[in-house]
Amino acid sequence: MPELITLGETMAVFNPASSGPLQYIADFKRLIGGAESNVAIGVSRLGHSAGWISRLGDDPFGRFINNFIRGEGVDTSRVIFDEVHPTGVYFKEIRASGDVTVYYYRKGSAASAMSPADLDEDYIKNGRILHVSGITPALSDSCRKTVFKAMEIAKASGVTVSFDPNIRLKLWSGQQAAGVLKEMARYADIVLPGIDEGEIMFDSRDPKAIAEEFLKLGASTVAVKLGKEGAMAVTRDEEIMSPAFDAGPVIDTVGAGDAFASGFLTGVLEGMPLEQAVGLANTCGGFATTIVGDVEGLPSRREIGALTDNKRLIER
Ligand SMILES: Nc1ncnc2c1ncn2[C@@H]1O[C@H](COP(=O)(O)OP(=O)(O)O)[C@@H](O)[C@H]1O
Ligand SMILES: O=C(O)C[C@@H](O)[C@H](O)C(=O)COP(=O)(O)O
Repeated sequence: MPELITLGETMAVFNPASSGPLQYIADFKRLIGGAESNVAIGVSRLGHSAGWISRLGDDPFGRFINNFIRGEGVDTSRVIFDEVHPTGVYFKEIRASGDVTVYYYRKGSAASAMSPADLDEDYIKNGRILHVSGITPALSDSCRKTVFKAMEIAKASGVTVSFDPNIRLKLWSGQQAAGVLKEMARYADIVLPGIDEGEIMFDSRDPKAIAEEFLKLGASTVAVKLGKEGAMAVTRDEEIMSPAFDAGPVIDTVGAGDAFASGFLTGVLEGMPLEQAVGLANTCGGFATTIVGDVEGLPSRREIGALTDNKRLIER
């Protein structure tokens, strides 16, 4: 059984071949993206077993996504192919500045038809960490019930619950999100919010204050992501400000938060001290920003070694 279990929607992503307004872009590269499978792939590349629970359409994109994720060594045995609903897709618009806007076509998708009956309790109970995000409850009522059920199962069996609020304002309002995500946070041992999410949920951009709010809700560890400033990790006994890792020019920031989560959770699986875990998280996050695509920039152990030891990879 995998050490890390994740649950959520993954879509076919259409990345523009060039920057500029989407209306005028004719050529795309087909990739995949989904917050939770991104984390599963990241953890798998760092050497740990990971599984991903979801629904995919019984269609070409569904098969492409399943094969891709399985090809990264992630267990997809609990993925259900839905014969009624299609796989979701989304398009990215990339501005010359590197800013990204996304356009979703995911309403009524297979993943949004997930229901609590889809969950294999033993699969979750036997994991070491369950990682969920605030995207899932925004997809549908049945998805909200499913993610809460998964957290209940994990909590009742002593599995660590990791939670990334991942607020998507294209799916629901900040007010709707804040209420549901505070409820989700009550189940979480580890919370990995971004600073904007902290502001939506607690009306503050102070990372320490945001972390304290999550600790009050019951978390034991909070790492607040601060973009190019790195991250602040807080527990009841420690507070660590960890600088960002400069891996080169920033090209595509989508997926950096998930890369951060995969580094942090790898640190947790390996029992690393907090400072080392958040350092690994920043290295993964920084690396991800230098490569186009949501998962393509998730580093392997070998790449991390080359970056942090300042060793050049021998390419030929
Ligand atoms: N410009 C950057 N330079 C270096 N690292 C970055 C940069 N932007 C993001 N990161 C890394 O990725 C992590 C997540 O990015 P951030 O934008 O804060 O999160 P999210 O995408 O979840 O909102 C950061 O904590 C940092 O480690
Ligand atoms: O919106 C989604 O469902 C997923 C995508 O936005 C993307 O794959 C993603 O989750 C990236 O998240 P980030 O790491 O917080 O940029």
